Amino acid sequence: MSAECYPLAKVGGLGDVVGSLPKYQQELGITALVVTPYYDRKFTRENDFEIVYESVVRMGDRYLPFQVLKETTNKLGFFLHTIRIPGLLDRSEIYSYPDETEQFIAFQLAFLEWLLTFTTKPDIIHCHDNHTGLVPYLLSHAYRYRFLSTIPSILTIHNGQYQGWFGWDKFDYLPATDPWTRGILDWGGAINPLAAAVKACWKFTTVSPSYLEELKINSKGLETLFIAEQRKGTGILNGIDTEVWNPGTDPLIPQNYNLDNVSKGKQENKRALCKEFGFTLSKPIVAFIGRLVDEKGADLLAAAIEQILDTSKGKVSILILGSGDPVIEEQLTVLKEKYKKDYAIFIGYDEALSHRIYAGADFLLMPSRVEPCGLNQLYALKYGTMPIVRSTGGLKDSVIDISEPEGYGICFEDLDTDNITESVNRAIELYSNTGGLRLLRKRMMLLDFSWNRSASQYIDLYNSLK
Ligand SMILES: Nc1ncnc2c1ncn2[C@@H]1O[C@H](COP(=O)(O)OP(=O)(O)O[C@H]2O[C@H](CO)[C@@H](O)[C@H](O)[C@H]2O)[C@@H](O)[C@H]1O
Repeated sequence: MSAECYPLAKVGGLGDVVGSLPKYQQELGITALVVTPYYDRKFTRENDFEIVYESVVRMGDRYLPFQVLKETTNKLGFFLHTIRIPGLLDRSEIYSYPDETEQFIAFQLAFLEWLLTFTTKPDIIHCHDNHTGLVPYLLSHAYRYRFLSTIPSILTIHNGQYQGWFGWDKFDYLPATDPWTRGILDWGGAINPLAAAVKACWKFTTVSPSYLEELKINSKGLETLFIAEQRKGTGILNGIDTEVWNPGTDPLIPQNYNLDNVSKGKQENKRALCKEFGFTLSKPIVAFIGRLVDEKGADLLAAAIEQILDTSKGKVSILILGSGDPVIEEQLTVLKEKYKKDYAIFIGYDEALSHRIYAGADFLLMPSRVEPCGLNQLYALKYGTMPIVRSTGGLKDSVIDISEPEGYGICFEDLDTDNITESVNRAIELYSNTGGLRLLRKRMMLLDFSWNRSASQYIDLYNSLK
């Protein structure tokens, strides 16, 4: 269960993972059903869905008719189901509606109603992030779902910063539960779906081993919970979908390439990118792709870019693709006036452009404050684009600095503008060593961060609960 699943609905990495992990799990022999809310988006409009179940679900004093719609061709490599509730789960955006709490509660309740009708119960229910976090609690403690209480539930935490809090005034939306269990829902006086899931699930995972440790130190108030529940946790590094993210076959990039022709291939993609953004081909391109929020270190980008472009004296081009905090968007947009030739920004979400950047840029900057796993650095590596990362969470687990014998990235520890600038300067210096960079690109492309590595770890976890 998840709020996002690529290509139906993606805001960030959650969509990528839920749109690819099940496909690789199916290849390993398990049957994977994905359930998301229904969205009025391109994918739902352009593909056929059939109604496999319809009923009415009660949420407080509201009775909500719902349908479960299944994508008919199974072309994604797994069985995609969406839950449609007219007026609540049939909108175009994924998050940020004022009644988001009601939307995700209704999604979870409708899912459980549907589950009650299964003749064969699933072996595992795998929940992703806070939007599905009430399910482990309701499975174990709601009278109505007692018949389902033996189904093991797993929670995967993609981002512990978002917890889905809402007030106890909405408690009546939930079906009746044992009164003594209500404390499971609470954290700091509010109903906290992420905390409830950590407490009620059978096992939880984080999307990298380092992030599992970091949650005990920095998790927006849940630190003591993660310490108390640590025995239930496992860190499994995300994989990438190499059928989608593969420079050899990617239909979204101007020139396909592989290990044998990486230099020429990247050069052609870079040429196209330079043309698109008015950059000079001979200079290295350092790119940033992602949500423009503090968590990604985006609040420091404007100051760092000024420092880099003022001190490097025309030796580098910087390209930003992202959207998010309006203040950060504004800070980054105004820089365009000052650095016309060496700086460009696209505010918005553009999947195809992200592919062109992974292929055409030389370096990908990720100055994250918090990074549970990070997929961008894994995509960059696959495309022979060197990541420049702050060593935290999954970035620490997946990128080794070039000063190490087996290194293939540029890493820094403390997050400040000086360290970002210094790291970009290291990149500029490396770029002038053409032979060295060519070898490192091959080393990056040979790394295996595919789901072949990680999907089986989830299956081992499932098996441990049987
Ligand atoms: N403007 C834009 N246009 C086009 N594409 C864009 C874009 N902004 C972001 N993307 C894409 O969105 C994805 C971002 O993935 P990440 O894993 O880096 O971050 P996110 O913080 O969303 O995910 C959370 O969940 C994932 C999955 O577990 C964790 O890896 C991560 O650390 C955690 O914060 C990538 O596919 C990237 O290319």
